[in-house]
Amino acid sequence: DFGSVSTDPEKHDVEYLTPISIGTPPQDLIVDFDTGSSDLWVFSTEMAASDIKGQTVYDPSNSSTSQILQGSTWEITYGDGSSSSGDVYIDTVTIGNLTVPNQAVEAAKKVSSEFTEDPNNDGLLGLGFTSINTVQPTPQNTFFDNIKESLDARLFTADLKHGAPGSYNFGYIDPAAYIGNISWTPVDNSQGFWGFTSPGYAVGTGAFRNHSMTGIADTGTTLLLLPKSVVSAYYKEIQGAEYDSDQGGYVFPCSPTPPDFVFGVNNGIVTVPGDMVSYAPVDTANQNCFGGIQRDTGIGFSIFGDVALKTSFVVFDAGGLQLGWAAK
Ligand SMILES: NCc1ccc(-c2ccco2)nc1
Repeated sequence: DFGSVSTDPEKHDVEYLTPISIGTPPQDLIVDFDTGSSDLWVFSTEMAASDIKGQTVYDPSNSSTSQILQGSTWEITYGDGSSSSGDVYIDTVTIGNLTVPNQAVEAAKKVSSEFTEDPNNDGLLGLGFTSINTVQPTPQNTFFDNIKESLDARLFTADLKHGAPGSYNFGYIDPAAYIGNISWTPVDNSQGFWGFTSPGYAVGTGAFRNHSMTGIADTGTTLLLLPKSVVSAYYKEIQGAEYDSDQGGYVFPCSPTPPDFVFGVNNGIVTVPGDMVSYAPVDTANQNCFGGIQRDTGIGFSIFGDVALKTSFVVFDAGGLQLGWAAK
């Protein structure tokens, strides 16, 4: 078995939103697939109306196949400080043509303002490892964990694009989706993430610098967050770039286009084109841009978020416990 679903970027590629169906008859919601977490939670009819501003909500009482998971609750806080919590139903969930009949669907009772103020995002679908699922007293499987035995290959791929629809495929590697070879690197899932270590980096056409960067492949984080020393080495090459504490990161003149950023994956490399490093203008005159590469200070590891992932075709291989990166 295998499947595919389209994923669309919000403005500035801040997040990628993907359609799923829950319940009988199917309720269609659009959620953020997040390889950096492992809860499938959705806006629901159990929330206060004041916390809902445009989102589509899951109504378990309108699904003939929903069953409350008695006594179970969940609560999650993300790296950006956003959070949500609620209770749990078992119901049928379909992604593309793939269906899990007994998927734990975490219905929100509360969400933080960041989610309320994000009208197009109806929830998150975690694609991390089940070990960090927050349901108590018994952690619940992710959609991928529930479906993976029935897939032709125990993997999914992320093909995120800059300002254009991309796709998540389950159970197969589409040879038409990438060019050249896939660079494979082992995954450390001991913290529940798709963790790996990059051997180093280069700035523009400069020499490759050996510098281990241990981090996670995280579709649910917008930017590429790296060690302070690597980030300052990069921005040193951009005329007028500076760390702006008001903006909370490096800002630089939107033109000329900044240099490419290259990072290693095993004995291969991934190139973030300079025009993808300019994340978004910080002023209406569009003179200065907020950088897509920023410090990972305080996190404890680097985060290879959408700015890194959208340059590549990325294979999340649970069977081989490895990540594959290819150009496209
Ligand atoms: N890395 C997980 C994650 C994903 C989305 C969000 C989010 C906040 C507001 C809208 O979306 N926060 C954290």
